[in-house]
Amino acid sequence: MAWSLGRICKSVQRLGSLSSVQSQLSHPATSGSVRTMLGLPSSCFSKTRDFSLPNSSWGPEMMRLYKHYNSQCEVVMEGGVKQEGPWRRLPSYNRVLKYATGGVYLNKIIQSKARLFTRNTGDPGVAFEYVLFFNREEQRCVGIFQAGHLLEGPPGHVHGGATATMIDTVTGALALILSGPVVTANLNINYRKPIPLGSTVLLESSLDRKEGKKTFITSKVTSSDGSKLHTDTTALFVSISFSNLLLGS
Ligand SMILES: CCCCCCCC(=O)SCCNC(=O)CCNC(=O)[C@H](O)C(C)(C)COP(=O)(O)OP(=O)(O)OC[C@H]1O[C@@H](n2cnc3c(N)ncnc32)[C@H](O)[C@@H]1OP(=O)(O)O
Repeated sequence: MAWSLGRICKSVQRLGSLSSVQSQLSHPATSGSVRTMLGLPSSCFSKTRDFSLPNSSWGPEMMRLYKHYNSQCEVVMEGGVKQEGPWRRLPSYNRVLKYATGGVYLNKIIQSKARLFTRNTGDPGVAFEYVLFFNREEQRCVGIFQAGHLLEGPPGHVHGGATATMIDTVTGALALILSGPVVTANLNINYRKPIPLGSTVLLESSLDRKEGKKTFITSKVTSSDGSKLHTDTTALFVSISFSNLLLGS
C-alpha cells in the first residue's frame, strides 16, 4: 500500500481544524476578499483562476446582479474609510483538494484529472457560470447562475439535474459555512417552471434550523427580477468527519 493510514491522517490534519471553517470566514483578516472557499484552507486550492469573477460570457443580468451584491461586500463610511459590508463573495476554484497524492482512495489519474463538477470546463459561458455571496448576519447565501448551452434538458431549457446541481451548491455552501464539513443527505426539489437556457436566475438559500448533526436549509430559484418562481427546495445536510470522508469510512 503506497500510503499508510497514518500518512493519510496526517494529510487530513494538515487541512486544519473544523472550526477554521467558520472562523476564517468571520475573521476580519479576510476582509474584502474571502481567502477560503467554503472553509477549507486556501492552500488546498488551485489558485490559477477564480471562476467566480466576471468573464466575457456574462450577460447583462448576470453582471447586474453580480454588481448589486459585490457592491455590498465593502461599504465606504464617512471620511472614505472602507469597512466590510454585509455580503462576502465566495471565490471558486476548479479543484478542492491538492494535497492528496495518490494511495488507496485516489489513484494518480484521478488525483491529477479530478475537477469540481460545476467548474470542469475553462470555456466561458458554455455550462455553469455562477457566483455565490454569503451574508453572515442573515445566515443566507445567494447564487447568481447563468445557464450555458451545454446544460440543455427539455428543448431550450435547463436540465433538471443541472438545476439540482446548482441548488446543491448554494445550499451546500451555506451548510458548510454554518456547520463545517457536511454532505447532502436529502434534497427535495419542486420544479415549478422550466428555466430557459442562457438565462440568468437567482438562487437564494437560508438556514431553516440546526438539530445536532443536521442542518436544514431552504432554497428557491427565481428569475433574475424575482417575478417567476422556478423551484423551491428543502435540503438536509449531515455533519461528517472530513477525515472519515477521505478514508471512505
Ligand atoms: C463545493 C460546493 C458545495 C457543494 C455541496 C455538495 C454536497 C454534496 O453533493 S455531498 C455528495 C452527496 N451526498 C452524499 O454522498 C452523502 C451520502 N450519504 C452519507 O454519507 C450518509 O448517509 C450520511 C452522512 C448522510 C448520513 O449517515 P448516517 O450514518 O445515516 O448518519 P447518522 O449519524 O446516523 O444520522 C444523522 C441524522 O441524520 C438523519 N438522516 C441521515 N440521512 C438522512 C436522510 N437521507 N433523510 C433524513 N434524515 C437523514 C438520521 O436519521 C439522523 O437523525 P437523528 O440525529 O435525528 O437520529
